[in-house]
Amino acid sequence: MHVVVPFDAREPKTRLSPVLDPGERREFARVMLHSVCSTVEATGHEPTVLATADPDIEWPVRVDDRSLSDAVNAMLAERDDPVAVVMADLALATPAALKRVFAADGEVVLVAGRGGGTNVALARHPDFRVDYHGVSIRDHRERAAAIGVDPTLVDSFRLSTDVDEPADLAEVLLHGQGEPTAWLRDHAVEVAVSDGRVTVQRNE
Ligand SMILES: Nc1nc2c(ncn2[C@@H]2O[C@H](COP(=O)(O)OP(=O)(O)OP(=O)(O)O)[C@@H](O)[C@H]2O)c(=O)[nH]1
Ligand SMILES: C[C@H](OP(=O)(O)O)C(=O)O
Repeated sequence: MHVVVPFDAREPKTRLSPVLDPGERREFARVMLHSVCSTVEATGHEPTVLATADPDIEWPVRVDDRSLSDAVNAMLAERDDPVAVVMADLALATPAALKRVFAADGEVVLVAGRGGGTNVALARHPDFRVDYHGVSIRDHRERAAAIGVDPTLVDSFRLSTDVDEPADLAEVLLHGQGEPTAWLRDHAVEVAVSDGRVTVQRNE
């Protein structure tokens, strides 16, 4: 199996702008990328970073500046082995959680992201193609059905929590133990409650 971690370093994590400035967002995105790649490696697979520009990281990199879906689909089209696409913003991912996905039966295995996204997609069927953004989990279920596959949905809090919005940072602070959680603590990002909802604030 080939494990791909898409990464766009150009202007990452814009939705975190209420909490992190552009330089911090770039740094934090890279910390999450490093954490996800280490986690993939701990499952026994070497990740390939599919990046819009070379992120200068210790794992193999494939540079492709096309759209996310086009870049992933090019990879799916050229490989004969199963391909797992693991997003680079899964700050709570653990080897055990990923192993459960990689071991799940089915020609298409999906982990939904909060808000309609697809955080992990494992394609064992040669005709499966991705269509990210929008309600991609629904689109991926429909695409699987269109090629005659009943997709396997893996339910995982750790893998469904992608870091898009400030409230997601609270989940990383509450439930994480890795590099992204340490980075947030070092940068004085703290759990807070606003209008009865858990979110974060800067304590500086
Ligand atoms: N290779 C590649 N990866 C991408 C691209 N766009 C997003 N990604 C990666 O796909 C994953 C999900 O990205 P998003 O959360 O949708 O976007 P983001 O740019 O990280 O964040 P926002 O600016 O807040 O939308 C992350 O791992 C991104 O680094 C792209 O055009 N090419
Ligand atoms: C790439 C996109 O990520 P989101 O913006 O939903 O986190 C998706 O999963 O379709």
